[in-house]
Amino acid sequence: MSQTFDYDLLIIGAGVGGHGAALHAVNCGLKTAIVEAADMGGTCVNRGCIPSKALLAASGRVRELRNAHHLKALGIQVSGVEFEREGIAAHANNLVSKIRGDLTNSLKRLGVDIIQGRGKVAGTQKVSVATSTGEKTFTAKDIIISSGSIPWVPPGIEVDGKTVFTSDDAIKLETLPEWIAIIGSGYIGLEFSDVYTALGCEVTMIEALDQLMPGFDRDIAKLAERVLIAPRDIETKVSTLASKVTPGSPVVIELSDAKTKEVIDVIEVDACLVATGRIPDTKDLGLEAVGVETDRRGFIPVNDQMAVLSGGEVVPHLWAIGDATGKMMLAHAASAQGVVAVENMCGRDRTVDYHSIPAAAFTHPEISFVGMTETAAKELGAAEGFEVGAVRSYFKGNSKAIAEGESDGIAKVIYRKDTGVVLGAHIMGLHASDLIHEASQAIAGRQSVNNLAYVVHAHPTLSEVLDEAYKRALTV
Ligand SMILES: Cc1cc2nc3c(=O)[nH]c(=O)nc-3n(C[C@H](O)[C@H](O)[C@H](O)COP(=O)(O)OP(=O)(O)OC[C@H]3O[C@@H](n4cnc5c(N)ncnc54)[C@H](O)[C@@H]3O)c2cc1C
Ligand SMILES: NC(=O)c1ccc[n+]([C@@H]2O[C@H](COP(=O)([O-])OP(=O)(O)OC[C@H]3O[C@@H](n4cnc5c(N)ncnc54)[C@H](O)[C@@H]3O)[C@@H](O)[C@H]2O)c1
Repeated sequence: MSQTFDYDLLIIGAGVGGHGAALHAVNCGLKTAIVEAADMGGTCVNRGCIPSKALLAASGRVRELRNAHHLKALGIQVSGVEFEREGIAAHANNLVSKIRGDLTNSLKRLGVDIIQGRGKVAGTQKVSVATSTGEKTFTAKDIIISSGSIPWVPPGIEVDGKTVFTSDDAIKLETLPEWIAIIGSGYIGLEFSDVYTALGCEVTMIEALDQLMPGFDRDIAKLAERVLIAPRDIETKVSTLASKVTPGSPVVIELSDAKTKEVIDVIEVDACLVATGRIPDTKDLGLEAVGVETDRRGFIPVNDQMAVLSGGEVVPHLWAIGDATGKMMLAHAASAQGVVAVENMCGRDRTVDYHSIPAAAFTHPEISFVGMTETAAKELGAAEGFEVGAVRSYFKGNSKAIAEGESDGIAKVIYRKDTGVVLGAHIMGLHASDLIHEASQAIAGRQSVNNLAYVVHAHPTLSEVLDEAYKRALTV
């Protein structure tokens, strides 16, 4: 006799990963429940993508309207552009409420049970939830863990949430400090430096590695430094560790040489944003009940189908997705992983094609990429015996970008010289976060520049930047 369960699928964590998995599960006819300990929507909706993009949108508008030189070139004069910090903060906050409500309603509408409380794996196909009315236990044929991540604060840095804070507090925009130090030049450091400088703050950016934006393709990072850092009120310190940060007024930051660890300077600033990466939120999930150990950094080990592994073996009926797995800490990757987990639990073999998942930093102008950097592609080429080509095209040669008065930018396409297959694409420029999807599609379909160069693009459009790059690859 087949065993009966309370649910076909129970998901721990209602962030974008859990939400994406739930929607797909309902589509597949699974009776689904989702457990959330805090706010529906998780990091992305409440403290991440959504409020940060609202701040970037409003502050970007301020930057544009205050750029008299740029506007004059378009024949426009605007005087006395004012903004209210509270108004911008309210815009972000209202957007969060709206998207959180929409997300919650979408689940309710589809009949997904929402269980408020902290969930824990209590055994095979069993979850216990600490709710406000006591502990409850549910059985489910399959369980997905999507517990997400939290900011990582390096040792020596004390956070008080007021003068020294992580992005969790920065998105509230409670103050606009005259001088703010930002520790880390990754996504968060870069996006918040865009917000703060647009709103008149002076920024000191501290990066432990020997170059800014170490995760980005070198050409893009160099251009980003020229366009997003150098002309703005940003002082940068690379190869520098923020080894000790003490909150207060002023905030005192001890800076050390990243290699020798010797103290090299002490600075006093009005505030400090700690943007030094994120760690998985995987404590107290009851993983030991099913013999699962997280890796050294706390990530849950999974295979390509998103099944949880114990000692390299699949743990039946247990899946993990999103930031908790550390595969690719992006919202759309989390929800794509959720879809893949559901497909596999329904008996259809599917894996995530990380190579074709794009990423973007929503600075002004934006940066986006998909696939490999030129360096990584060349390493692979050397190992596998193929040559790598790299072509660049420029926004300053694109009619639409010039018409917009936004011609700072570059598109770079990396491909195999033998087959023409696209390996990576990197764009910095107006609407780069939208433009990248054409390259993602090309990578997903393993397409060649030899064919892509003949696909007709509308004129005049920003998309012609990629078209131009593909065409250049033909002649190289
Ligand atoms: C400032 C900032 C900006 C960002 N901007 C972008 C962006 O523009 N684009 C992008 O793609 N990504 C962005 N990200 C990253 C994105 O937010 C994450 O990749 C995404 O939220 C991961 O989704 P998730 O479902 O894995 O986890 P989360 O969104 O972290 O959700 C996990 C949920 O699980 C809940 N939970 C944890 N443990 C339990 C438990 N035991 N029981 C019940 N519930 C539990 C948590 O309360 C949380 O709600 C940004 C992140 C930050 C911090
Ligand atoms: N637009 C987006 O998609 C977006 C936006 C924001 C955040 N995110 C996600 O959130 C995650 C976290 O972002 P993040 O910017 O915090 O991390 P990150 O990993 O992108 O960058 C952290 C940077 O901090 C530096 N660093 C670490 N410790 C330091 C120290 N003590 N002193 C000086 N520098 C130090 C690191 O070298 C690194 O360059 C990202 O991995 C990303 O997945 C995405």
